[in-house]
Amino acid sequence: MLLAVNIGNTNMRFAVFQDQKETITWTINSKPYRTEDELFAKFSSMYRPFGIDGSEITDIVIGSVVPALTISVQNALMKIHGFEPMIVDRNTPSPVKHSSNQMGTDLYANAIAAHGGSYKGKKIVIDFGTALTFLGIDEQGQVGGVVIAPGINTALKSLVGETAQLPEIELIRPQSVLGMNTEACMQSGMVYGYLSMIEGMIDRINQEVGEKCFVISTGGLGGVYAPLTNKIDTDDRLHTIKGLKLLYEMNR
Ligand SMILES: Nc1ncnc2c1ncn2[C@@H]1O[C@H](COP(=O)(O)OP(=O)(O)OP(=O)(O)O)[C@@H](O)[C@H]1O
Ligand SMILES: CC(C)(CO)[C@@H](O)C(=O)NCCC(=O)O
Ligand SMILES: [K+]
Repeated sequence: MLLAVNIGNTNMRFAVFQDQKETITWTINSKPYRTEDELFAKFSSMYRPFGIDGSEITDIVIGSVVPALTISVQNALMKIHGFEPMIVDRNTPSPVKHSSNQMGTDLYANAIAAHGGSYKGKKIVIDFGTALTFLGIDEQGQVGGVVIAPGINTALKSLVGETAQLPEIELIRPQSVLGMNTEACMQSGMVYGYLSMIEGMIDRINQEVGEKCFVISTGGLGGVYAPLTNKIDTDDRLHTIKGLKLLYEMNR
Protein backbone atom coordinates (compact mmCIF):
# COMPACT_ATOMS: atom_id res chain seq x y z
CA MET A 1 0.00 0.00 0.00
CA LEU A 2 1.14 3.53 -0.81
CA LEU A 3 1.12 6.31 1.78
CA ALA A 4 1.21 9.82 0.29
CA VAL A 5 1.93 12.88 2.46
CA ASN A 6 1.32 16.47 1.40
CA ILE A 7 3.02 18.86 3.83
CA GLY A 8 1.23 22.23 3.65
CA ASN A 9 1.71 25.37 5.72
CA THR A 10 -1.40 24.62 7.83
CA ASN A 11 -1.86 20.85 7.61
CA MET A 12 -0.01 17.70 6.67
CA ARG A 13 -2.50 15.58 4.74
CA PHE A 14 -1.96 11.81 4.72
CA ALA A 15 -3.66 9.36 2.35
CA VAL A 16 -3.35 5.59 2.15
CA PHE A 17 -4.32 4.22 -1.26
CA GLN A 18 -5.68 0.68 -1.02
CA ASP A 19 -6.16 -1.60 -4.03
CA GLN A 20 -9.90 -2.28 -4.00
CA LYS A 21 -11.02 -0.30 -0.96
CA GLU A 22 -11.64 3.41 -0.48
CA THR A 23 -8.70 5.76 0.15
CA ILE A 24 -8.21 6.60 3.82
CA THR A 25 -7.16 10.18 4.53
CA TRP A 26 -6.47 12.34 7.59
CA THR A 27 -4.63 15.53 8.56
CA ILE A 28 -2.19 16.57 11.29
CA ASN A 29 -1.46 20.25 12.03
CA SER A 30 1.81 21.48 10.55
CA LYS A 31 2.16 24.03 13.36
CA PRO A 32 3.75 24.28 15.75
CA TYR A 33 6.73 22.72 13.96
CA ARG A 34 7.71 19.59 15.85
CA THR A 35 11.08 17.93 16.25
CA GLU A 36 11.82 14.68 14.46
CA ASP A 37 11.38 12.83 17.77
CA GLU A 38 7.99 14.43 18.37
CA LEU A 39 6.89 13.56 14.84
CA PHE A 40 8.10 9.98 15.33
CA ALA A 41 6.03 9.69 18.52
CA LYS A 42 2.97 11.24 16.87
CA PHE A 43 3.19 9.20 13.65
CA SER A 44 3.76 5.94 15.55
CA SER A 45 0.20 6.00 16.85
CA MET A 46 -1.59 7.53 13.85
CA TYR A 47 -2.51 4.43 11.83
CA ARG A 48 -4.51 2.39 14.31
CA PRO A 49 -7.39 4.91 14.79
CA PHE A 50 -7.95 4.80 11.02
CA GLY A 51 -7.98 1.00 10.88
CA ILE A 52 -4.66 0.80 9.04
CA ASP A 53 -1.99 -1.81 9.69
CA GLY A 54 1.23 0.21 9.35
CA SER A 55 3.19 -2.86 8.28
CA GLU A 56 1.10 -3.05 5.08
CA ILE A 57 2.53 0.29 3.92
CA THR A 58 5.20 -0.67 1.39
CA ASP A 59 5.70 2.68 -0.37
CA ILE A 60 5.77 6.30 0.82
CA VAL A 61 5.85 9.56 -1.16
CA ILE A 62 6.25 13.00 0.43
CA GLY A 63 5.58 16.41 -1.16
CA SER A 64 6.24 19.52 0.90
CA VAL A 65 6.07 23.31 0.74
CA VAL A 66 7.53 23.63 4.25
CA PRO A 67 11.30 23.03 4.05
CA ALA A 68 11.61 22.98 7.87
CA LEU A 69 9.41 19.86 8.03
CA THR A 70 10.41 17.86 4.94
CA ILE A 71 13.42 15.96 6.27
CA SER A 72 12.04 15.54 9.80
CA VAL A 73 8.86 13.95 8.41
CA GLN A 74 10.92 11.74 6.09
CA ASN A 75 13.20 10.60 8.93
CA ALA A 76 10.30 9.97 11.32
CA LEU A 77 8.51 7.80 8.74
CA MET A 78 11.76 6.03 7.88
CA LYS A 79 12.23 5.12 11.56
CA ILE A 80 8.71 3.66 11.68
CA HIS A 81 8.71 1.77 8.37
CA GLY A 82 12.37 0.87 7.88
CA PHE A 83 12.72 2.21 4.33
CA GLU A 84 13.35 5.66 2.85
CA PRO A 85 10.25 7.59 1.71
CA MET A 86 10.61 9.28 -1.69
CA ILE A 87 10.56 13.09 -1.63
CA VAL A 88 9.19 14.65 -4.83
CA ASP A 89 9.33 18.27 -5.98
CA ARG A 90 8.99 20.43 -9.11
CA ASN A 91 12.13 18.81 -10.59
CA THR A 92 10.83 15.24 -10.33
CA PRO A 93 10.28 14.12 -13.95
CA SER A 94 6.73 13.97 -15.35
CA PRO A 95 4.88 14.82 -18.58
CA VAL A 96 3.97 18.22 -17.09
CA LYS A 97 6.16 21.05 -18.39
CA HIS A 98 6.86 24.32 -16.60
CA SER A 99 9.67 26.85 -16.59
CA SER A 100 9.55 27.88 -12.91
CA ASN A 101 12.42 27.22 -10.54
CA GLN A 102 10.25 28.30 -7.62
CA MET A 103 6.97 26.43 -8.09
CA GLY A 104 5.74 24.78 -4.85
CA THR A 105 5.39 20.99 -4.86
CA ASP A 106 1.63 21.29 -4.22
CA LEU A 107 1.20 23.41 -7.36
CA TYR A 108 3.26 20.95 -9.41
CA ALA A 109 1.20 18.04 -8.02
CA ASN A 110 -2.01 19.93 -8.84
CA ALA A 111 -0.80 20.28 -12.44
CA ILE A 112 0.09 16.57 -12.66
CA ALA A 113 -3.27 15.41 -11.30
CA ALA A 114 -5.11 17.74 -13.70
CA HIS A 115 -3.07 16.51 -16.68
CA GLY A 116 -3.21 12.84 -15.64
CA GLY A 117 -6.94 12.86 -14.84
CA SER A 118 -9.78 12.25 -17.27
CA TYR A 119 -10.51 15.97 -17.74
CA LYS A 120 -10.56 17.34 -21.29
CA GLY A 121 -9.05 20.51 -22.76
CA LYS A 122 -7.40 23.28 -20.80
CA LYS A 123 -7.75 23.13 -17.01
CA ILE A 124 -7.67 25.49 -14.03
CA VAL A 125 -6.89 24.08 -10.56
CA ILE A 126 -7.95 26.23 -7.59
CA ASP A 127 -6.34 25.26 -4.27
CA PHE A 128 -8.08 26.61 -1.14
CA GLY A 129 -5.16 26.24 1.27
CA THR A 130 -3.17 28.61 3.47
CA ALA A 131 -2.71 30.45 0.18
CA LEU A 132 -5.46 30.55 -2.46
CA THR A 133 -3.84 29.50 -5.72
CA PHE A 134 -4.97 29.17 -9.33
CA LEU A 135 -2.97 27.15 -11.84
CA GLY A 136 -3.62 26.99 -15.58
CA ILE A 137 -2.49 24.02 -17.67
CA ASP A 138 -3.11 23.18 -21.32
CA GLU A 139 -3.94 19.86 -23.01
CA GLN A 140 -0.22 19.24 -23.76
CA GLY A 141 0.68 19.48 -20.06
CA GLN A 142 2.28 22.91 -20.33
CA VAL A 143 1.68 25.03 -17.23
CA GLY A 144 0.52 28.45 -18.43
CA GLY A 145 1.03 30.11 -15.06
CA VAL A 146 -0.08 30.50 -11.47
CA VAL A 147 -1.92 33.05 -9.28
CA ILE A 148 -1.13 33.29 -5.53
CA ALA A 149 -3.51 35.18 -3.19
CA PRO A 150 -4.09 35.08 0.59
CA GLY A 151 -6.01 31.96 1.59
CA ILE A 152 -9.48 32.47 3.00
CA ASN A 153 -8.68 31.45 6.58
CA THR A 154 -5.42 33.38 6.37
CA ALA A 155 -7.30 36.56 5.37
CA LEU A 156 -10.00 36.01 7.98
CA LYS A 157 -7.46 35.47 10.78
CA SER A 158 -5.66 38.63 9.78
CA LEU A 159 -8.93 40.64 9.72
CA VAL A 160 -10.02 39.39 13.15
CA GLY A 161 -6.53 39.79 14.61
CA GLU A 162 -6.05 43.37 13.43
CA THR A 163 -9.41 44.71 14.64
CA ALA A 164 -10.87 45.40 18.10
CA GLN A 165 -14.52 44.74 17.30
CA LEU A 166 -14.59 41.98 14.70
CA PRO A 167 -15.30 38.45 16.00
CA GLU A 168 -14.49 34.97 14.70
CA ILE A 169 -17.25 33.87 12.32
CA GLU A 170 -18.44 30.69 10.70
CA LEU A 171 -17.85 30.61 6.95
CA ILE A 172 -21.43 30.24 5.74
CA ARG A 173 -23.34 32.13 3.07
CA PRO A 174 -25.38 35.02 4.55
CA GLN A 175 -28.96 35.81 3.41
CA SER A 176 -27.96 38.88 1.42
CA VAL A 177 -24.83 40.59 0.12
CA LEU A 178 -25.55 43.72 2.18
CA GLY A 179 -25.50 42.74 5.87
CA MET A 180 -27.04 44.47 8.89
CA ASN A 181 -25.04 42.87 11.72
CA THR A 182 -21.30 42.43 12.09
CA GLU A 183 -21.39 38.68 11.61
CA ALA A 184 -23.47 38.83 8.42
CA CYS A 185 -21.34 41.71 7.07
CA MET A 186 -18.17 39.68 7.58
CA GLN A 187 -19.73 36.51 6.15
CA SER A 188 -20.62 38.49 3.05
CA GLY A 189 -17.09 39.79 2.69
CA MET A 190 -15.56 36.37 3.14
CA VAL A 191 -18.07 34.28 1.18
CA TYR A 192 -19.39 36.61 -1.57
CA GLY A 193 -16.16 38.59 -1.64
CA TYR A 194 -13.98 35.55 -2.26
CA LEU A 195 -16.59 34.01 -4.55
CA SER A 196 -16.46 37.17 -6.65
CA MET A 197 -12.68 36.93 -6.81
CA ILE A 198 -12.82 33.28 -7.76
CA GLU A 199 -15.45 33.77 -10.48
CA GLY A 200 -13.70 36.88 -11.76
CA MET A 201 -10.31 35.11 -11.90
CA ILE A 202 -11.79 32.14 -13.75
CA ASP A 203 -13.27 34.56 -16.32
CA ARG A 204 -9.98 36.43 -16.67
CA ILE A 205 -7.92 33.25 -17.06
CA ASN A 206 -10.40 31.87 -19.62
CA GLN A 207 -10.11 35.13 -21.55
CA GLU A 208 -6.31 35.09 -21.36
CA VAL A 209 -5.99 31.51 -22.64
CA GLY A 210 -8.84 31.93 -25.15
CA GLU A 211 -10.88 28.95 -23.95
CA LYS A 212 -13.44 28.02 -21.32
CA CYS A 213 -11.26 25.85 -19.05
CA PHE A 214 -12.44 22.88 -16.98
CA VAL A 215 -12.21 24.03 -13.33
CA ILE A 216 -11.14 21.71 -10.50
CA SER A 217 -10.99 22.82 -6.85
CA THR A 218 -9.18 21.26 -3.91
CA GLY A 219 -7.96 22.17 -0.39
CA GLY A 220 -9.69 22.71 2.91
CA LEU A 221 -12.35 25.20 1.84
CA GLY A 222 -13.01 23.86 -1.67
CA GLY A 223 -15.95 21.95 -0.26
CA VAL A 224 -17.44 25.18 1.10
CA TYR A 225 -17.03 27.36 -2.02
CA ALA A 226 -17.47 24.90 -4.91
CA PRO A 227 -21.20 24.34 -4.24
CA LEU A 228 -21.80 28.11 -4.33
CA THR A 229 -20.76 28.62 -7.96
CA ASN A 230 -21.36 26.86 -11.26
CA LYS A 231 -17.94 28.04 -12.48
CA ILE A 232 -16.19 25.28 -10.48
CA ASP A 233 -16.83 22.01 -12.32
CA THR A 234 -15.60 19.57 -9.67
CA ASP A 235 -14.17 19.59 -6.13
CA ASP A 236 -11.71 16.88 -5.09
CA ARG A 237 -10.02 17.25 -1.71
CA LEU A 238 -7.55 14.52 -2.71
CA HIS A 239 -6.53 16.24 -5.96
CA THR A 240 -3.06 17.36 -4.76
CA ILE A 241 -2.27 14.09 -3.07
CA LYS A 242 -3.36 12.17 -6.21
CA GLY A 243 -0.73 14.23 -8.05
CA LEU A 244 1.90 13.08 -5.54
CA LYS A 245 0.78 9.47 -6.10
CA LEU A 246 1.12 9.85 -9.89
CA LEU A 247 4.59 11.39 -9.47
CA TYR A 248 5.63 8.45 -7.31
CA GLU A 249 4.32 5.90 -9.80
CA MET A 250 6.18 7.61 -12.64
CA ASN A 251 9.50 7.66 -10.75
CA ARG A 252 9.70 4.71 -8.37
N1 LIG B 1 -16.55 24.36 6.86
C1 LIG B 1 -15.37 24.90 7.13
N2 LIG B 1 -15.29 26.09 7.75
C2 LIG B 1 -14.10 26.65 8.04
N3 LIG B 1 -12.92 26.08 7.74
C3 LIG B 1 -12.92 24.90 7.12
C4 LIG B 1 -14.13 24.24 6.78
N4 LIG B 1 -13.82 23.08 6.17
C5 LIG B 1 -12.48 23.04 6.12
N5 LIG B 1 -11.93 24.12 6.71
C6 LIG B 1 -10.48 24.44 6.82
O1 LIG B 1 -9.75 23.62 5.96
C7 LIG B 1 -8.56 23.12 6.63
C8 LIG B 1 -8.19 21.76 6.07
O2 LIG B 1 -7.66 21.97 4.78
P1 LIG B 1 -6.36 21.28 4.17
O3 LIG B 1 -6.06 20.02 4.88
O4 LIG B 1 -6.54 21.23 2.70
O5 LIG B 1 -5.19 22.26 4.50
P2 LIG B 1 -5.20 23.78 4.25
O6 LIG B 1 -5.41 24.41 5.56
O7 LIG B 1 -6.23 24.04 3.20
O8 LIG B 1 -3.85 24.29 3.65
P3 LIG B 1 -2.37 23.82 3.41
O9 LIG B 1 -2.43 22.81 2.30
O10 LIG B 1 -1.72 25.08 3.01
O11 LIG B 1 -1.91 23.26 4.70
C9 LIG B 1 -8.97 23.06 8.09
O12 LIG B 1 -7.85 23.27 8.92
C10 LIG B 1 -9.95 24.21 8.21
O13 LIG B 1 -9.26 25.39 8.59
C1 LIG C 1 2.03 29.12 -2.81
C2 LIG C 1 2.11 28.02 -1.75
C3 LIG C 1 2.30 28.65 -0.36
C4 LIG C 1 0.77 27.27 -1.76
O1 LIG C 1 0.77 26.26 -0.82
C5 LIG C 1 3.26 27.02 -2.07
O2 LIG C 1 3.03 26.42 -3.30
C6 LIG C 1 4.62 27.68 -2.07
O3 LIG C 1 5.16 27.98 -1.04
N1 LIG C 1 5.18 27.90 -3.30
C7 LIG C 1 6.48 28.48 -3.52
C8 LIG C 1 6.43 29.66 -4.44
C9 LIG C 1 5.85 29.37 -5.82
O4 LIG C 1 5.11 28.42 -6.03
O5 LIG C 1 6.17 30.13 -6.77
K1 LIG D 1 6.39 32.99 4.17
